[in-house]
Amino acid sequence: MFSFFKWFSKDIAIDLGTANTLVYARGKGIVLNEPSVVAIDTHTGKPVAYGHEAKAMLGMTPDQITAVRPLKDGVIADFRITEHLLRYFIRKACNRNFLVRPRIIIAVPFGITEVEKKAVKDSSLSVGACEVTLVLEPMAAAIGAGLPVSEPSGNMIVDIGGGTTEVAVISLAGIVYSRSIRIAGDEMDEAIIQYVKRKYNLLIGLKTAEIIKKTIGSAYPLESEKIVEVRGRDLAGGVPSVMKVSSEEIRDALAETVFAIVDAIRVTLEKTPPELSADIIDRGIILTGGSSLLKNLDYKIKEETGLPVALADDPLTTVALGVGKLLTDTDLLKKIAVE
Ligand SMILES: Nc1ncnc2c1ncn2[C@@H]1O[C@H](COP(=O)(O)OP(=O)(O)OP(=O)(O)O)[C@@H](O)[C@H]1O
Repeated sequence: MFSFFKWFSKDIAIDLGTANTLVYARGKGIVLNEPSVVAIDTHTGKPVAYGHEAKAMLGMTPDQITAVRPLKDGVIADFRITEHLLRYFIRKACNRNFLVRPRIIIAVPFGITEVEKKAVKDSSLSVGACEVTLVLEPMAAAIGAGLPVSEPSGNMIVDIGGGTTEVAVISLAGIVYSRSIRIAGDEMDEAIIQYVKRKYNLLIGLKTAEIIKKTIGSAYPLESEKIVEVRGRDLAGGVPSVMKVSSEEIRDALAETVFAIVDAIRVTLEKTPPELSADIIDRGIILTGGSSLLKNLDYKIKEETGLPVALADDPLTTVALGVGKLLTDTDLLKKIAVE
């Protein structure tokens, strides 16, 4: 029978991340890439801005508006606002055409609960999807990084995002072992805020901390160390103040977080079946996720594990490319879809 909806349907794949959400449209590639942030009017409870526009409001909003990230530590902290966010992304990807009912594949964190799975599915269906399939982020990341996930060989992928670090060993289209810790980029930003507060009595915002991390943050000594000016509020005098902070200091601030990430990798290696370990010795570890871009983190992991370590081509888009590939590989999608 001729299906009206099928005829109009426009398949999309979504990487629903703690920090960023990306949408991949079939035949087009990545069409949206925006922060997972919603600005809410606290009087009416209604959203007033999404994505880039809402992120620009973080820490700068008047009392009546609050900018929130509905996903925290890799899980859904606020279902209602997550639904608003999904609606925004799905509608925008479909050019706000209400007749379009896409088939959607969504990458979700490995540690997602049954209730959260249902919430993501229900939200997507309620905003117009005709079918929703969930896949796990580490698997999508491995596919996006071009690893031979269906082969009987061990592949290790480490996805270091905003809220979570997920370490997974994949073989025969299954996750053989995975470890997920709620420590990643957000924790690094928080560590920088605490360090600057403790050492300089200077209060800085999350956005400033993230900029410091991206410009001079590192996990291992840099060839040439750097210094940046940091602006914030002096906690003693209560006035705006400027301080100079070095890359060595920021490395100190990040040391604990980096240690936790390395430790998660080490524990996963210890739990990996020996046959697959042998493959990992040959193939090494693939890093992905935005926080894998922390300077010299690959080098640090290589030194600590003694294994070859490589960064995926574009760590911020690997998961989206992986779910995007699944739009046209239904056989693989069937094997890896989560119930
Ligand atoms: N050059 C960089 N150096 C260090 N960190 C970076 C860099 N670029 C981006 N990041 C960090 O990467 C994180 C976002 O990564 P990504 O978009 O992969 O996360 P996500 O998929 O939204 O999160 P999750 O996987 O936890 O759900 C942020 O914490 C951001 O600050």
